[in-house]
Amino acid sequence: MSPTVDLQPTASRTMPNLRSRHDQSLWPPALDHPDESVEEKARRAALDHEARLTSERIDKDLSLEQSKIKKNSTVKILLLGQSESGKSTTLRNFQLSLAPRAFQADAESWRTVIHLNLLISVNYLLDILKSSLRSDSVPELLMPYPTNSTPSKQLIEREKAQLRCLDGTLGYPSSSALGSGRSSSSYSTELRRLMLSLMPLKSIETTLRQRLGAEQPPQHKSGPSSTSLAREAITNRTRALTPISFSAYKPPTEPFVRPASAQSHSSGSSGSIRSRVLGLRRHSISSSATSTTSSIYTPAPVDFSNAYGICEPSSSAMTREGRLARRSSKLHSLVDSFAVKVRGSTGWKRRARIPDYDGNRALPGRSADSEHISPRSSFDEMSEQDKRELLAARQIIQVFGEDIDRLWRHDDVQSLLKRLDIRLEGQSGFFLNDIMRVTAHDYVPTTADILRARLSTTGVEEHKLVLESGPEAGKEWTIYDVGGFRSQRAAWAPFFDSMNAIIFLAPISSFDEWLLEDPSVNRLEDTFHLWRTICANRLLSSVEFILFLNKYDVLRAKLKNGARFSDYVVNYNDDGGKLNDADSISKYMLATFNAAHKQMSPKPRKLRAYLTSVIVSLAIAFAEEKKLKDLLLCLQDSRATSKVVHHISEQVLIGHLSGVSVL
Ligand SMILES: Nc1nc2c(ncn2[C@@H]2O[C@H](COP(=O)(O)OP(=O)(O)OP(=O)(O)O)[C@@H](O)[C@H]2O)c(=O)[nH]1
Ligand SMILES: [Mg+2]
Repeated sequence: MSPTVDLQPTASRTMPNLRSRHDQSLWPPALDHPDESVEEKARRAALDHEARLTSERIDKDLSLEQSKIKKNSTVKILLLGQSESGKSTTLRNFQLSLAPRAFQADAESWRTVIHLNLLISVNYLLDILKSSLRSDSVPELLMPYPTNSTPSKQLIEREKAQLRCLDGTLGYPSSSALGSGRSSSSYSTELRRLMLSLMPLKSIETTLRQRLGAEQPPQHKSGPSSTSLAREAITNRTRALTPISFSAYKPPTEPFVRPASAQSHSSGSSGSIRSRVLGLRRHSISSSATSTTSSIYTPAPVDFSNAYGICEPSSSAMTREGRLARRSSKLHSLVDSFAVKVRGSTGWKRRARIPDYDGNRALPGRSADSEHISPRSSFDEMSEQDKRELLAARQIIQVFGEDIDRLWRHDDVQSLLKRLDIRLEGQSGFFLNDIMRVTAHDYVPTTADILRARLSTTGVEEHKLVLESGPEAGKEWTIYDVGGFRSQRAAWAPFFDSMNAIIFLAPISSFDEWLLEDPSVNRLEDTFHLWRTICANRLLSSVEFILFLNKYDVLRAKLKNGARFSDYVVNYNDDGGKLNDADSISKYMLATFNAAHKQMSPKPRKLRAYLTSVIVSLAIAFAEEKKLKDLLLCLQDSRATSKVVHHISEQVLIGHLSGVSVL
């Protein structure tokens, strides 16, 4: 029996004509058919031809179908993590890598954010200085403008000139609330002049917040002013420095984070903080983490925002409990003053840019590219009044640049901050060391500036990226960036469906920081529980998981400044052979997060982990744990982040395409 070509569709086909072990017939079939008649040969050729045509038609249909699927399907990535973990910064890294022209086109809008970040720091400094005075009357008496209006440039100039004439003649109350500090009357004439001169910056901050559609800080809403909050922080400092004695210590059962103390106090705020650290809070978190699979944390009633840099006091007399109490009161007092909460969907980028404006030069015309990136219609939506207001604010900031710089560098300011243990350099959106550059007339934010700028995300933002190069150019990616505060986490779950990948940001430097929403909870502990909860979620069981152990640069800086990881993380014992260095700690964190992923995942799933410092464009991949040391050397490679982003993009794309049967 000679084998025949089987043209039946696969479904109706019985068995292919494979030769069985006992089949003696020839296989593969001979190409020549010597016994064939001419008619048979023609019939066979016709059949072959028809078969070829059918096969080609099927191939064509398939490829059309595939390209249709490819075109219509969009890659979806969800960024998750606690607040300040670096989600929005990672999003900016993706934009920079995949759609660089669109990223650059937004630089002009980021200038407004960076100016606002700067003003928040300056106004905070001014509040701190004012709060170190005993009198309540000084700030309001000298406030030259109502807070809800923008002073014109001429007004500011006139006011500055007047203040210069007054230089040294205005008296201040004579003593400091700190007791140990200098009296305010001993503030130099220069400092007093600067304090007066810079007061209009409060109203400029208000203007920029309005432009961005950001929430106003507490002093503009009901509630305490930032001045009174700053004063409260100073008073709290004195209170918290009182040592609290305790003796017993009970190690926690959770893998992470040593509690402040195990000794219970019968009353008082520090006692309640301690009991929550040891029991209630910890349990409510861990039980929700293990038992809930489809939903995450119940929103907490309190929503605080941005942290500000506080360094640990050097005083050995101060207990951990005292430091915790102090830190919590400070954070609660001042956190809202630093917040810039903007909803991405409200079009802040459009409102934050001046039409036809590039580094303070009106553009004569736009290139085809920029026209493509930012259509003129979106520029023109800004009213003349809005343009003038934003332009005036920029000019005023520029005029004040030198004075801001002098204030920041002033010895009295630096020593006051030191006395209060406030380290603004650690604050997100810190630009005080770049004042002259960022306030310059022709300032255009650099990539590094944009990555360092701070805007707190509210709700869930959807960002569409159109790939600008590579084989997938023109393809659209959707990246979802979420607000990381506890009160916002309930909004994440509806987005768990239909994601191609989750990127989870775990800030490994947060081992000595506490949640703003609940100062009794360590931030690393919160991240770890959040990670376990996300890993356990069944909706995400088939989604590609990518872990960024982020803020490696901050971890290194903290350890260099003397922080001890094992003081906070129970299972990490540096006396028992584990070193207090960033490499060893990173390895430990990787192993811990890896183990939690394995343990909590509903079904086995691959995990890609990266050690990152997304702010400084540094990132490396944990290819293999044992190669960590070599990989760490790569940290100096500033192109590493884009490499990681590209690597992830490729992997996500491959996963996505195979998911839609294209590969
Ligand atoms: N030094 C350093 N700073 C970082 C790093 N990643 C993020 N930051 C900074 O940390 C701040 C917070 O980062 P975001 O990306 O806004 O944090 P987020 O997770 O989006 O925070 P929410 O929007 O509040 O949920 C920003 O000022 C960043 O510039 C990092 O790796 N190193
Ligand atoms: Mg964000």
